Amino acid sequence: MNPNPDSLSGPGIRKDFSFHFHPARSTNIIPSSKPLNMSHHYLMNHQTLIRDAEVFEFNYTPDTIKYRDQELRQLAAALSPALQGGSPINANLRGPPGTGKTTCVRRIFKELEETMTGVMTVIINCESVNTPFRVFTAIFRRLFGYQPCLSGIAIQRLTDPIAEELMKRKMVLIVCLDDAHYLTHNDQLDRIIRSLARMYENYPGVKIGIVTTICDYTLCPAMVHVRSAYSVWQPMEIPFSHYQRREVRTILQDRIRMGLYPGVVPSIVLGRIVALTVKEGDLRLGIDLLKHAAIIAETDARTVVTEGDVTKAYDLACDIRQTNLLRALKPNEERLLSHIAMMKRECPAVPLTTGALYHSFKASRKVPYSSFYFWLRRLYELRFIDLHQRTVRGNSREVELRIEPKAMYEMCIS
Ligand SMILES: Nc1ncnc2c1ncn2[C@@H]1O[C@H](COP(=O)(O)OP(=O)(O)OP(=O)(O)O)[C@@H](O)[C@H]1O
Repeated sequence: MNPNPDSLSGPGIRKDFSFHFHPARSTNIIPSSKPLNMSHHYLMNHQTLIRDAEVFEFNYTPDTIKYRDQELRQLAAALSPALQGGSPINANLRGPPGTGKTTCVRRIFKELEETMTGVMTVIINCESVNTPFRVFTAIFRRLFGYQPCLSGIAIQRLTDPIAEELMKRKMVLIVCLDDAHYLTHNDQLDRIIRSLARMYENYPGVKIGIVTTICDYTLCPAMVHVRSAYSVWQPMEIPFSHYQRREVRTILQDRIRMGLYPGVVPSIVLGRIVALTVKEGDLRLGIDLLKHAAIIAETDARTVVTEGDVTKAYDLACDIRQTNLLRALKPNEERLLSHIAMMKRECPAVPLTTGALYHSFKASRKVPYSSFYFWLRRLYELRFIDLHQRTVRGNSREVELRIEPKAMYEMCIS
């Protein structure tokens, strides 16, 4: 909260500096006795439209998580045995990206830690912590407060001390594998869950709960990747769905209220941000657009965001996202993407089925269907393509590029 009452009435002027390097305020009188050091003025001395930048951070957890009451209750119920020192029920939060899965986990974990001394929670971002060894290293570090001075060792050399310490402290451990779909390659998720379960088998008093958040890709249900450990994991499934248009609007309105000064985002501009957010299906985009559009307006010395600012912010967000995602692709995945773009560019009106794509791709390079399918699924997970089931029978799907084929093709070959 900004304690300054003036700040509540409109775009804020930082009060700690009295002069503004700002075209709209060029009439400010600069005292002549002191030479002005302009280097101070770029960052510290300008008008800002942002009241609280924190609320636009991706890991910001709002006090009220709207429209997720049922999911929060389900997760709380699954983990509640930990309040009596018992083993929590495992839970799998499944749904499209940006639908609040991690936010709900953070919220319940915070409440658990604040309420109970005998519960330790750890959230592991599986996009960056993406091997079983790294996952157990992260758990070890959280528990002991320092990095294990071991590398290239059997995982059991980490799980044993973790289990012993939990027993000694009589502590329940709850691990969240956030975005666990990043661990589906080479049965990694299966191995992690098996190792956690084995801790319980080897040290019968140990109590561990596993929460996973998984992006909902109808092609790869979680149990496909947790084949051998599924019987010990058996999570409570908590589905998350896309927010409705009016829900997106309310959530973004709340962010505006907390993060920007009143009047900065007119209703019509918010409508455009909501439309783009609903189209992309990820709340993160809306939050990002609010922040960047405000910065663009601010840089342009305006106190109100325009639709043009939103378009610029959107183009920028798309460019950054695509560049980052392309960088994350492995060579074979990139080749397949470029092949799809080429086929779509050559015959834009012809629906491209997964079967036709496989035959065409296979003609240029020998590749087993399982690998092709894995790469295709990655492209789907990273949202380069959509896969639509057009017929009631059979597994064939229609492949659609989410980006204009010519632009995509050029990006791939550049
Ligand atoms: N109900 C909500 N109310 C307010 N903010 C929300 C809500 N749901 C999500 N958010 C915000 O949207 C952003 C994305 O949410 P979150 O990271 O929880 O999504 P996710 O489903 O875990 O996405 P992914 O699967 O891609 O990791 C966060 O900034 C979060 O604060």
